[in-house]
Amino acid sequence: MTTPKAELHCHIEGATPPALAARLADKYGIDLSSWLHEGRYVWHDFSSFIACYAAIASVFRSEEDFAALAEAYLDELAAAGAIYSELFVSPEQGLAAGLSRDGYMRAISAGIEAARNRTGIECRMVMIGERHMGPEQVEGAARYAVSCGFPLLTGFNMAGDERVGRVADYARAFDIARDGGLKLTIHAGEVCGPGSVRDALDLVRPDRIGHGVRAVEDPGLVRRLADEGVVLEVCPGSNIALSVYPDFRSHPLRQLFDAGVRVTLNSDDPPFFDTSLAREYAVAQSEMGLSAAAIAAMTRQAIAAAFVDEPTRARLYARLDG
Ligand SMILES: Nc1ncnc2[nH]cnc12
Ligand SMILES: [Zn+2]
Repeated sequence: MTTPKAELHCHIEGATPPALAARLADKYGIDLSSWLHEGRYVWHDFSSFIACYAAIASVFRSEEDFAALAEAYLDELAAAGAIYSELFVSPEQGLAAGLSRDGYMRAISAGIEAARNRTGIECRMVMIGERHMGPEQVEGAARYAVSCGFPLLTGFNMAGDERVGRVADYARAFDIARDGGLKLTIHAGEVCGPGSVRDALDLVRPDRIGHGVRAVEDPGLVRRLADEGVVLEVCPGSNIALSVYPDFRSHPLRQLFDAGVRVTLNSDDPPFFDTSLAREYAVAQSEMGLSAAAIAAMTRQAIAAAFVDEPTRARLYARLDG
């Protein structure tokens, strides 16, 4: 039997297989030659990754395209043993495609339902505001998130370029989301250091942090994360591909786990980083020195931190234990 898995951090457009991007580009007459070459995405640093990501996300043009993407990704996860997934969604991509935000959300919801009906995988959506688009856009995303009424949308997140602006500039967006009943997570401590994680904790008061790994540079902050029970959505393969760390052996996942920080395993944007959730699980054991029991504890942690209601969480635990 495959090891049960759960994922809290995957950007749905970032899960686009290169072959699908090529097929849609061909169908819609989009030139992707700067971003896709011989079946691989082309980028060389964080800024060009963000640009490549945007170019690939732009090949989706219909509700059917978005629905098929979500369904295919969740089918793949379920086949790898995943029982739960949180997908980061960006309704701005719907607008860019000439659809509405609602059309985009309807499409991803339909993909999720189809995958759940076939495989049993449970999934929730977390809405993304892109930091480099500025506070007004991120607040707009939060306002839409709290008013759109899609039942599978349970969280709000800020991704994008962590080097842009100050966390304080975005605190209002998170207040809007929290007041509207959404759970919160925020990308921090990925490209920027411990100060970014501290700002996120102090100014956003999130339920979880996306990445957060660079907190390891400040032992006092690591203690705080452990003491406060902050959950980190760790994405080792992404960190290595983006040169945050040179290799899996230098990655701080094990150090954070051993320090008592609540860590989970995630793939972020799998084909961009030559990874998959299954690979992250395999490498954590084979190259990062984590035991099968430690990895099982991370899966349990992901269920504990999932943005679901309590009956759903109980059902997920039952599947883990079953
Ligand atoms: N790893 C990442 N960091 C920030 N923003 C992102 N958007 C997609 N992937 C991202
Ligand atoms: Zn991410």
